[in-house]
Amino acid sequence: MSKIRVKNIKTELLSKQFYTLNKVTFDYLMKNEEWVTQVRECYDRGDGAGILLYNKEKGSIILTRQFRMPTYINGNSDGFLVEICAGLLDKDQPEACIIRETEEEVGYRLKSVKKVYEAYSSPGVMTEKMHFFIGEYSNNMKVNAGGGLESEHEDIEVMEIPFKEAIEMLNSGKIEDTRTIVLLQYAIIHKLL
Ligand SMILES: Nc1nc2c(ncn2[C@@H]2O[C@H](COP(=O)(O)OP(=O)(O)O[C@H]3O[C@H](CO)[C@@H](O)[C@H](O)[C@@H]3O)[C@@H](O)[C@H]2O)c(=O)[nH]1
Ligand SMILES: [Mg+2]
Repeated sequence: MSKIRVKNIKTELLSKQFYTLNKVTFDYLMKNEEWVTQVRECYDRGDGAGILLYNKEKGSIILTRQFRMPTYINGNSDGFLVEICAGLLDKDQPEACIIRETEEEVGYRLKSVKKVYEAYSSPGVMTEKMHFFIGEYSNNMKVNAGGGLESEHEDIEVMEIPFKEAIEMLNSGKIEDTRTIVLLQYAIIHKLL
């Protein structure tokens, strides 16, 4: 284990509305052995899970398309983003979360999933660790139309598309969500389809 280079951590709550924003002040030991005081704002939404759903026989995958306000205010012309099925853990274990999200968002009840990566989403600013999964779906696992929770005004379009088309979208820059890029590249590297 490497040497601990941080001490005197103080946390000040800046905002606690839907999620939590803290201002964290701490002493940090620079590589030149000098202690300095640093401040970092840290946004805490808990951890998340996402999944690439694929069907080998059909050569297809399932993605979602939904409006994302933060992208709309940062250059995404209509605000819609193509993404893997994903959600926040909400106190669930990652595997239970992604099975629940898959049923809510795209309407398939999975029996099993495979964890492939764990990674921090945006390590300079967010606490969130993302749990990445892959999972095989088939027509007989379909239990509802998907679309997300009406109670939360989720409005998710389910996209079942050929894997080839997804790769074309990836290569032409039409997929702009990092998590989705990560799992599509996993599928290519591991020749999943
Ligand atoms: N009222 C309110 N609702 C919010 C707010 N922020 C999010 N929500 C609602 O909270 C729900 C969260 O849905 P999930 O499916 O659990 O999460 P997600 O938004 O899809 O998040 C996934 O993608 C994120 C990246 O885009 C990931 O950061 C996250 O870990 C997860 O994978 C959605 O209904 C969303 O509309 C807010 O500030 N106010
Ligand atoms: Mg979601």
